[in-house]
Amino acid sequence: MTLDVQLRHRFGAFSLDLAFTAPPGVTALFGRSGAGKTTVVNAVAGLMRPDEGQISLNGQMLLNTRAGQFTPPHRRRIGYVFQEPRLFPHLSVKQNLLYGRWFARRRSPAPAADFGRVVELLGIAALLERRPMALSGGEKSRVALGRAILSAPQMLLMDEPLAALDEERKAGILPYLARLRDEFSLPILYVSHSATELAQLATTVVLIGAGRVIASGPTAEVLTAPATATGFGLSETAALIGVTVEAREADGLTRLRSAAGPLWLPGVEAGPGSVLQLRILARDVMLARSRPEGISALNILPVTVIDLTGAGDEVLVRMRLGGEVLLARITPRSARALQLSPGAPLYAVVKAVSLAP
Ligand SMILES: Nc1ncnc2c1ncn2[C@@H]1O[C@H](COP(=O)(O)OP(=O)(O)OP(=O)(O)O)[C@@H](O)[C@H]1O
Repeated sequence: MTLDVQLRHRFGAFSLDLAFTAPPGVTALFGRSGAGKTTVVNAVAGLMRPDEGQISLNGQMLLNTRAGQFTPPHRRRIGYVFQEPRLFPHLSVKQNLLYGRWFARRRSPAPAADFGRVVELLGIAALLERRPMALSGGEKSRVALGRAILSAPQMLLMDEPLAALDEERKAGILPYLARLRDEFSLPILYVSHSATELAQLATTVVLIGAGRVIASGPTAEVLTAPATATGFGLSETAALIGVTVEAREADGLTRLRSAAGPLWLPGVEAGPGSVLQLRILARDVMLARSRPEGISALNILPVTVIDLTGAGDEVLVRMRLGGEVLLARITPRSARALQLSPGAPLYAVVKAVSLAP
């Protein structure tokens, strides 16, 4: 199940000219305001006709301007989740969900996802008899997700589905989205401004700037590509590093094995042998030419400089950590003082780490 998009369109001075493929899993469209994300989403949904383009979903053409073909939105079998969950206020949660399924029966012979399974995955069993008015923002979002999945879509479009929620509620919903991603083999096109969401959810990232694709590919690669990491509004520039859980130690810290050596982290619930991804913000990494001693930081890893890129009054240092890439943001003065250049061996002092589920 794959979405292929190729588009050209002009709105006055703004021109869009891009192509990308969204495999199963979450493909995040990421970019500054005005970059063209919503235009792409609208073209995929069939809400606008681009000047030129081809869009196919699982090999089935939805748009081919050369052949004069345009499948109208209601025949595209796409489920939507918007910023504001648009639930029917006069229907109960259950009726809202069943509406999705009724809609599915009308438009496709394919069986919809199992009602009970979706309710369980989204943790909304206790809400079924309530009206939307009596739900919290996060609960509404979960119901809207359920309704979209139950409409038996061939893909999901999510345009900043969590933007209306506070950080705590967002964090509460991300695991449900991840479960949907893993349970249903659907491409999910996900527009987001948040690097945190992207790191937690996206399997593929398409970075858009001024109507063009700046970078695209697996999330960990795009997040650490120079074009992405420097000066692109990614204040949350971070690397994703794969680790394996080794053991819980007597003081409660868990020892993790990375390609460059051990790391210790509190609050890890996964058992020995589990493979996890760590998200390490560039601003949480300090650099040293020799292994620092007598400091409180536990996590110090040997790395090698790949390259340095100037980003305003900061320098972004990309470093090889085993087979992966670690990032650090430092001042130009520190870069000079450390005499950094490609190939230089260094120690990265990691001040904080979070788990990317
Ligand atoms: N109907 C329209 N007519 C003219 N210009 C438009 C139209 N729709 C979008 N544009 C312009 O196209 C560009 C891309 O807009 P788009 O909404 O796709 O960006 P975006 O990346 O989704 O931005 P945001 O993150 O702010 O939602 C902008 O410069 C916008 O002003």
